[in-house]
Amino acid sequence: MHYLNATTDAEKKKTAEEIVAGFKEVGFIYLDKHGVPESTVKNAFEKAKLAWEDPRSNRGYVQIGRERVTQSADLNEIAQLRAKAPDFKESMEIGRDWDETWKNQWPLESDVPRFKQTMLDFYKTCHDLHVYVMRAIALGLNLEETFFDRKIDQQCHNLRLLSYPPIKTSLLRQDGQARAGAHSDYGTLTLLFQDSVGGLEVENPHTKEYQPAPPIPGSIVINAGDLLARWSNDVLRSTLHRVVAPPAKKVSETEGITPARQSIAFFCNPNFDAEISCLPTCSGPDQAAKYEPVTTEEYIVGRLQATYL
Ligand SMILES: O=C(O)CCC(=O)C(=O)O
Ligand SMILES: [Fe+2]
Repeated sequence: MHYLNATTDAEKKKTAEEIVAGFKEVGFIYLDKHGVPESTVKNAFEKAKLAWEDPRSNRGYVQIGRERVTQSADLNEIAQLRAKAPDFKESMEIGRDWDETWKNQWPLESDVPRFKQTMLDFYKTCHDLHVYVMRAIALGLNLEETFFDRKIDQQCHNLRLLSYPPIKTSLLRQDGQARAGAHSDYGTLTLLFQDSVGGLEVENPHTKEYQPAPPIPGSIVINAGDLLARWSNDVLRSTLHRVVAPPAKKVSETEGITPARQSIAFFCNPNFDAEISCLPTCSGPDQAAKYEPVTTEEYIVGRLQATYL
């Protein structure tokens, strides 16, 4: 995908159309030539690792067993699922640092030096990439390239550092168990950075079979979330995905242990007060708008309440 360094309008439009085709057909794309230096990603992973290794630094933290991502909106069902098959993972959440209501909980600088600055820089890098990809989506949907700009400029995103501890593979392969259960994401786009362990699987929307989405060095996995699907009248897909045991390697097979895995998910959202109503090019005489307008805040708060009860 060459959107960022396209030199002609025709090249830009072609890439924009490829990106949109990916979100229409699968809901997931691999983006390369994205302009995010490899050293930036590597550095964010290293700082996250230091924080995971330092028990004092676990602030803003969701412990193993607290969350079970699911599509269910039934509160009893979610509680039962969480008791029976919690996700085998832990996470740290970072929001926009100037938010007065939702304050970030930073580890002490002396505990994890440069953690805070690294994550703030990474947050901005991801925000900028979100703007570019949304511009490509606008072009690919025959909207003005800057259609989304003013609706996504307040950085209402969530940077989530994920750590999946080593786990007995036999446990992970039991029915219904996973590092992260099948779910779709809530917002516009998720930028997903993963280490080399693997295990991410994406549901093929046509066959309903899960297919591995292995890490490809230098590429970022990007998936559309439910709010973007809604915004686009389901022209773009928000696809189910999960994290399970990666394909067995010899060493993990003999030891029976699936190694630790680290990933970083950047969940992008429109501005909280943006009104999400059917995009002008996504409805027409034979394609009625399916959803009522909703603000980002109404939508996301509703989804989070269902997840954390
Ligand atoms: O860790 C991963 O690769 C995926 C995580 C994920 O899908 C999520 O946190 O929403
Ligand atoms: Fe996800």
